[in-house]
Amino acid sequence: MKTSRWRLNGEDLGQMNVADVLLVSGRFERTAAWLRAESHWEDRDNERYVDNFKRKFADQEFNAIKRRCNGLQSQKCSCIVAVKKEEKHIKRSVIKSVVGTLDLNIRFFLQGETFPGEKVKSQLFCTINREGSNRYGYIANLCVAKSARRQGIACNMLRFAVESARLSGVEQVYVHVHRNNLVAQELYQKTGFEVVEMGQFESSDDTYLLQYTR
Ligand SMILES: CC(=O)SCCNC(=O)CCNC(=O)[C@H](O)C(C)(C)COP(=O)(O)OP(=O)(O)OC[C@H]1O[C@@H](n2cnc3c(N)ncnc32)[C@H](O)[C@@H]1OP(=O)(O)O
Repeated sequence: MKTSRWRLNGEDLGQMNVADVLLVSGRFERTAAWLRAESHWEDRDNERYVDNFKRKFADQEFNAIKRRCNGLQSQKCSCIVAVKKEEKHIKRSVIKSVVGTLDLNIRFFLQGETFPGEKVKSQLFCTINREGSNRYGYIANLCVAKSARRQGIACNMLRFAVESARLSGVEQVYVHVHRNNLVAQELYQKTGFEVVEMGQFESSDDTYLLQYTR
């Protein structure tokens, strides 16, 4: 495996033992949305009209990314994209260059909440405490192109997301993972996330909440 330097929007993030990729945010959202659609419909390629479904999913996801990243008052969202580095003499289309994507959200806990999605006594007017210490990072929509898996791309994107959250002054980073997604659970545990056992969650019984603990 080659080592290469990782960059975010031109900023050098250092040497990483991973395939040649760059990290960018604020670019390639359309391709990121398409990659998410491919991942959502993966292993269902034989279904009828699957291309139409993928196209519709990608359009909706693209609009959703734009909305999220345009910044709601209570959260900041970055769509992080891993892109294969350009090599001399090799021309790749954008769609083939984008190999991974995830969203990093910086959110505020609702009043009374200690974990994202924790069941709290509902108040008529639920307020958000906007103190800096009341924020957390939340990872979502992680996927890597099939052709680029098992090269450490997801692992490095996650480390990068945690580092970015810390640079924004946020120490706690969470993710929800489906109970049946053993590959994702293995990945998150390897990267330093552990299942949060405490509290009662609003989220369905189908998911685990994991927190970064290193
Ligand atoms: C919050 C969420 O978004 S959860 C949803 C996660 N996303 C998905 O399930 C979408 C479909 N799957 C994918 O896109 C990819 O398979 C991912 C994102 C889960 C993993 O991406 P990759 O870039 O292949 O992972 P990466 O190479 O960094 O793997 C790191 C470690 O995770 C584990 N892992 C990754 N893939 C596998 C696998 N197929 N089987 C077993 N363990 C695996 C291994 O421990 C691996 O380390 P190793 O290669 O040294 O053994």
